[in-house]
Amino acid sequence: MHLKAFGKVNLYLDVISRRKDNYHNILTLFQSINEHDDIFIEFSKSEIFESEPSLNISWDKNIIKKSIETFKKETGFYNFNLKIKLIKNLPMGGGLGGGSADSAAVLNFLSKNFKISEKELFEISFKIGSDVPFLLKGGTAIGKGKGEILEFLEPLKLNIQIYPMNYKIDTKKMYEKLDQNWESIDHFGDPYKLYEALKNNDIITAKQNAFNVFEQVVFKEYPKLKQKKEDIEKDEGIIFALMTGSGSTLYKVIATN
Ligand SMILES: C[C@@](CO)(OP(=O)(O)O)[C@H](O)COP(=O)(O)OP(=O)(O)OC[C@H]1O[C@@H](n2ccc(N)nc2=O)[C@H](O)[C@@H]1O
Ligand SMILES: Nc1ncnc2c1ncn2[C@@H]1O[C@H](COP(=O)(O)OP(=O)(O)O)[C@@H](O)[C@H]1O
Repeated sequence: MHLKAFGKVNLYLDVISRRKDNYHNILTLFQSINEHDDIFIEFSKSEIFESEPSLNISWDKNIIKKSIETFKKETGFYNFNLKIKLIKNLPMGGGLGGGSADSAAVLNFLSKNFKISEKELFEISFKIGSDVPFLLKGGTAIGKGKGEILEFLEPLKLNIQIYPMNYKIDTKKMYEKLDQNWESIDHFGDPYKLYEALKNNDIITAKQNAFNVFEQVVFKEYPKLKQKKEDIEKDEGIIFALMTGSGSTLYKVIATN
């Protein structure tokens, strides 16, 4: 079975507050993108995993393995093994939810095979990662909480071009940097206004509301990213350019008509 694990960008991303569980409450506008990993998966006598290219992480550290083990533990369906071949196209640590997309694709495969309800699968997903609940379904959604409170909207049809920047950025570290600089962090824009503006091709309002709070800490550490974003913003027919997630991938939204 060939699964496509679609990535995501954050058209809007703000961090609202730090939680007692050391996660953060976010406000985001998630948007699926066409770029995806390819996963070839089948049940087999023993557990086999290979990836192209190599991920340089051990199998037990792979989010796919974590997803399989969590699925087994939460559902009680232990008695199976999977043979998986991952073709990794989404840049790792790139802010495109690449690992989370792989997790969501495998969870969807397992839930169909073991007839697990959508609700139960959702509960499993956010034990694995904050982006996984959205990526189970994909499309366009407002995300709150850790990313598990989702308000799915009519999917936006956007022309998005991504610019992988090949800096692998640690998400946890960037959240910590936000905490350390909290007093000086600006928050602006509105994901609901941004959604309406993109739906109505209102370019001015879209530009005013596109926002990613992580740019204020990531661009300090990686000034080349700031420079590249400013270069992209000069492109013809652009609505806006932004970094996605905790970085490092940049993207632009291009006007379609
Ligand atoms: C920043 C965002 C924006 O969509 O995406 P990416 O840049 O990773 O794609 C997400 O919040 C990342 O979600 P995800 O990549 O699944 O992070 P997780 O594995 O759940 O958590 C990694 C670490 O990030 C921090 N974390 C994550 C999510 C969140 N709402 N608050 C946090 O503080 C925690 O320190 C956690 O240990
Ligand atoms: N299947 C996987 N694909 C990508 N990264 C993975 C995977 N399994 C574990 N990881 C680890 O998770 C980290 C974050 O992965 P990824 O989801 O690609 O980042 P981001 O959330 O920034 O898009 C990677 O740097 C890697 O160390």
